[in-house]
Amino acid sequence: MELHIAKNTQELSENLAAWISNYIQEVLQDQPIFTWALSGGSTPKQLYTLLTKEPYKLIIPWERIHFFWGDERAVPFEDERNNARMAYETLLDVVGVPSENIHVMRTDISPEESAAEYEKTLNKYFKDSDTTFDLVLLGMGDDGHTLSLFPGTEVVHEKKAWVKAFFLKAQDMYRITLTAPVVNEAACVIFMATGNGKALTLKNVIEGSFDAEQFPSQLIRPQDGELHWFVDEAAASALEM
Ligand SMILES: O=C1O[C@H](COP(=O)(O)O)[C@@H](O)[C@H](O)[C@H]1O
Repeated sequence: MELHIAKNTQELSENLAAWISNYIQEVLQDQPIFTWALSGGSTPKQLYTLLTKEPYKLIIPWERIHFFWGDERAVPFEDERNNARMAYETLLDVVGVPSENIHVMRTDISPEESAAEYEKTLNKYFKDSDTTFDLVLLGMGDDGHTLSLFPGTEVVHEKKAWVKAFFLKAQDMYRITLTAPVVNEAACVIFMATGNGKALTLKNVIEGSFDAEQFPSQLIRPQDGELHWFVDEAAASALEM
């Protein structure tokens, strides 16, 4: 695991935009397309916006990137809590990614149907390869959740399915999410975490003993891929390392 600490969210987003841009260009020297699972939540908004500006807007070959999502809140696309909507508004529509490259977790059908459909889509892309996504970008909630893997939910125990839907009682909402098994087969996983509110949780996730029931972010341990944490000083403030 590699830890990258920045002063604040702005610096973190700038560092990460440069890192991701280099990584995409490197990977695309050896293969025709790049597959990227996006994170929802508030943390990546600044990063997405930066990627729509120069130099990234020009140097990233957007038409060769295929976009997926790590998780979705089962609310209509028009609802501002919808993770896909946020990525469209801040990134995808702005740089003009072709619609056939974008794979949303649908919320206009039942969550179970949507999860089954997504699993089929992922199978088409990754069934015959050693790894899954080239990049999975993740956030971590103050409670230690990542994707829609929340503390104390059944889905944290999933060992086989790549995509699951379930009702999250605490939020009175269905969620659709990738599971740890498919993310752990990615070539590269990047977590972003910022702010004091995440400091203790981050310490527990990175330095504490393994307790995925309480801190589901600990489930993310790529088998052969890279794992990076991009955090700001506030989030890193409780770490001993
Ligand atoms: O509910 C969610 O939360 C996490 C973390 O969000 P953040 O606002 O603390 O950045 C996010 O990664 C996930 O996609 C989202 O559905």
